[in-house]
Amino acid sequence: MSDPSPWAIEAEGLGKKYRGGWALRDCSFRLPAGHICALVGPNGAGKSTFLGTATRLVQPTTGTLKLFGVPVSDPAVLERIAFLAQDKPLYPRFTVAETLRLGRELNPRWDQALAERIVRSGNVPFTARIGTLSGGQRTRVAFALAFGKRPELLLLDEPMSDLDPLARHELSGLLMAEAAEHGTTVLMSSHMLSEMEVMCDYLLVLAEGRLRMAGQTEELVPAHLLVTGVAEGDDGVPEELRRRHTVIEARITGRQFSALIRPDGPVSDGWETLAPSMEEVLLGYLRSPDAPGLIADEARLDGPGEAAA
Ligand SMILES: Nc1ncnc2c1ncn2[C@@H]1O[C@H](COP(=O)(O)OP(=O)(O)OP(=O)(O)O)[C@@H](O)[C@H]1O
Repeated sequence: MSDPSPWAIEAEGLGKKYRGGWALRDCSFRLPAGHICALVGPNGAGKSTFLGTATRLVQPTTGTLKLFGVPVSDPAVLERIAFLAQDKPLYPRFTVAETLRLGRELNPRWDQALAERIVRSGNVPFTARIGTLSGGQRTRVAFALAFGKRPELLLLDEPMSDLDPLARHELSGLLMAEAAEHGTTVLMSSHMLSEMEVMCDYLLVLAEGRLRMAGQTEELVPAHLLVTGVAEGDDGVPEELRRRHTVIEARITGRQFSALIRPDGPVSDGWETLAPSMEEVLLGYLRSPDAPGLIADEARLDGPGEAAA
């Protein structure tokens, strides 16, 4: 268990083609261990497909994927990961207690106390059958199974979508505390951008199957500015702005333009600038799938630290 690889995930040229076309295409990045990473993208962007390749449910058409330096094709990898699928598949005829017992018997590092705590704090009866639980209660049991496994990498596909706000708050707090205490790497797909902003310190953005952004939020978000000013030129966006900087998204309202840019130097005094939130940056990229992507050096396969990997 003393794998020296500092990278929880390394994807190289990863792609998946279905009859309808590419769900994931030429996806190359690495995720350093110990981060809580948001996997963001519009519907159909390829998020579940990527998570499927990491859990061996989806066989890639191209490329390779390693978890902690071990090819995902090696069954030994399965012990180190837990996956909470979007539809939270559980046996409906099992009781909650039987479900946790299954978790205990299947997983050598099982933490029964933690799994029970998660179930108990939602007042879910241990004697209830899974099939009789509400959607949110089932999600809580699925969380208990995933956490109880004490994985090194926790993969979550839209985990919070059917939880009420209190349960979301509680389980996201638990997720952050567990990750901090045990150094667990978390990769979580979600459409809830403001929640991701609070929880995540790493970002992967997919659009139309391609990787658009990857890196630490504290590096990616400050690389952007919101700029507003008087509209000019053919489409309202000043020529100088386009020439000097990378414009991700621009909008015209009356005689004003507002733009999300990646500045390539000082921005003209004639315009107002504001630091965007993570949500504003993500929305800009999600609305502009053709804008130039941004992969931080650290997230590149040939980035710094490669010699140590
Ligand atoms: N088993 C499959 N067979 C054929 N096409 C598929 C299959 N699974 C996914 N796709 C297609 O691949 C693309 C990516 O789907 P995927 O489920 O990975 O997107 P997603 O980002 O998870 O979307 P959402 O946010 O809606 O869950 C979509 O166009 C989808 O229709």
